[in-house]
Amino acid sequence: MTEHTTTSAERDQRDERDDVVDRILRGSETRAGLSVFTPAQAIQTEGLAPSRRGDADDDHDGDQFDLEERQALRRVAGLSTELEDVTEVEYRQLRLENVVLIGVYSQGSLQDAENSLRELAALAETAGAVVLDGLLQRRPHPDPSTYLGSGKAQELKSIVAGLGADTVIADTELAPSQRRALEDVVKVKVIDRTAVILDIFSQHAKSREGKAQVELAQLEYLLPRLRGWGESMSRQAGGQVGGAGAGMGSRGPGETKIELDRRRIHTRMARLRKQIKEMKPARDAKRANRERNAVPSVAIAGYTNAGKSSLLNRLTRAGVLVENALFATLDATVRKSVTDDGRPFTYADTVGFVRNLPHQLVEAFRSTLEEVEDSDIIVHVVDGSHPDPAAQLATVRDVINEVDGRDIPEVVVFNKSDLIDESQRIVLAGLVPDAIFVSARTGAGIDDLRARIAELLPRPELELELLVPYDRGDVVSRIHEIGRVVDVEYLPEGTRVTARVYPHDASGLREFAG
Ligand SMILES: Nc1nc2c(ncn2[C@@H]2O[C@H](COP(=O)(O)OP(=O)(O)OP(=O)(O)O)[C@@H](O)[C@H]2O)c(=O)[nH]1
Ligand SMILES: [Mg+2]
Repeated sequence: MTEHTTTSAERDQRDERDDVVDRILRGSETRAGLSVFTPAQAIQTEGLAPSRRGDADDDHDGDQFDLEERQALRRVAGLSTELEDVTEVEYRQLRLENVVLIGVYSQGSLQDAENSLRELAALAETAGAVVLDGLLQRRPHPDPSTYLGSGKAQELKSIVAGLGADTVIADTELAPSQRRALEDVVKVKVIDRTAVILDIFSQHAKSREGKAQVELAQLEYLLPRLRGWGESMSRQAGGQVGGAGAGMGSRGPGETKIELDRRRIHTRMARLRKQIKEMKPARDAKRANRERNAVPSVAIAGYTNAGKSSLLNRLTRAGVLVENALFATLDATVRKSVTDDGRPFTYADTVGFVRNLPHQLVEAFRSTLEEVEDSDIIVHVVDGSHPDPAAQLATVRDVINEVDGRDIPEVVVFNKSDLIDESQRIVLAGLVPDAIFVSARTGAGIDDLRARIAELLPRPELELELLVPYDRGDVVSRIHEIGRVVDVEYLPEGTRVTARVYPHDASGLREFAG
């Protein structure tokens, strides 16, 4: 499209192609999603590197502010990412967005706000961004028009310009008007925590249902923000949102275009809802199957990045994706296992929990938690090295109660014990006295955990003596699968099997009673 005389039809076509709505509607195939970030990059294994600019050499707050003022807008140390060498710098500049995080906290909630901002930093890095700085303002409530107060918004503007950031991320969900107003002040793209989580979810969802749920959530989020997207895209000289040229044809989209987009989104959402409804029977059938076999199940639940998948790997030596990224696991994984005394059961890995889960995503999230609802035991994994394990515990327990998991026996596991010292251990043990300390990394405590699980699992209680003809090898292997074989004897007329099984499995074996 090099000619100047582009026909309006051609321009419309191009608009269609570069349009954010289109990209999301196509999202399930391309994973473009909201694409606030480029695809996730390697996350630093050491977590967040120390701040390049600590509080001490912070020259932005300078002499012009009194102490009170300085504390009102404070930097959160340890948030920025240290770039390791020149090649890495170039690589990142090419592919990543540079972000500044902002949050608002009220009197007395500073610690909580800092932890929340740290989590936002981890989320942003998981989505593929580089976190340059984090700022918190103390005020009773976020400003209704610009989130930060107007003076602080101006300061943010100069910080963003000074650091060369191209995106600001707010730690709470912004109203569409707040986002626009703040963008007008700071002159770079402003997004919120919800957009980041949606982006990560869209990069990671694997199953058809998971993808459909995430796309639905994205569209729901996008709908009231339509106009804003057009504006911010046309303002971006580099066209970072939509790729090269996105701003040209789409500047100030007319009312008709927005109406059109809205209608297309509504149509698509209706289709997705229908699809999701249709997928439910398949999921229920799968679950019913499991229930019929009635192999007891252990759900591994917990906060995101607590080490659930690593623990599952350790417990079963299964190859489950482990990543130092939030939400590495978005679809439930089920693995078979067996207790030391031969009782079969399954482990289910689950999606990580996170605070302030966008309400659009609660449904998507819950559909993966049915594993938890149906389980016989919940292994609740907590990152013992996290700054606020009590908050993680509470968030996870709240949701478990909501999805009807409250009567299921819970084993609290403090993971990453290789990273905690004796005094931390004492604090954690005070929090949950019968918790088990493990390290999925070193294997410490894993045997204790296995023993506790074996103890809590229901025991097959009926002992059967069966005589299975030699041409029914399938029955013998089924007995091994559903129960515990006590004795096997090979007789001329067939295999004599003595086994303990669950009562509801006994009826299917009656014809072999010997
Ligand atoms: N030091 C240490 N690191 C661990 C341990 N267990 C897990 N990790 C690390 O913690 C990070 C997260 O582990 P995952 O197993 O992916 O965590 P998860 O809970 O499944 O996370 P999501 O699926 O993203 O919710 C990875 O970098 C692991 O290597 C441990 O016992 N010690
Ligand atoms: Mg995982």
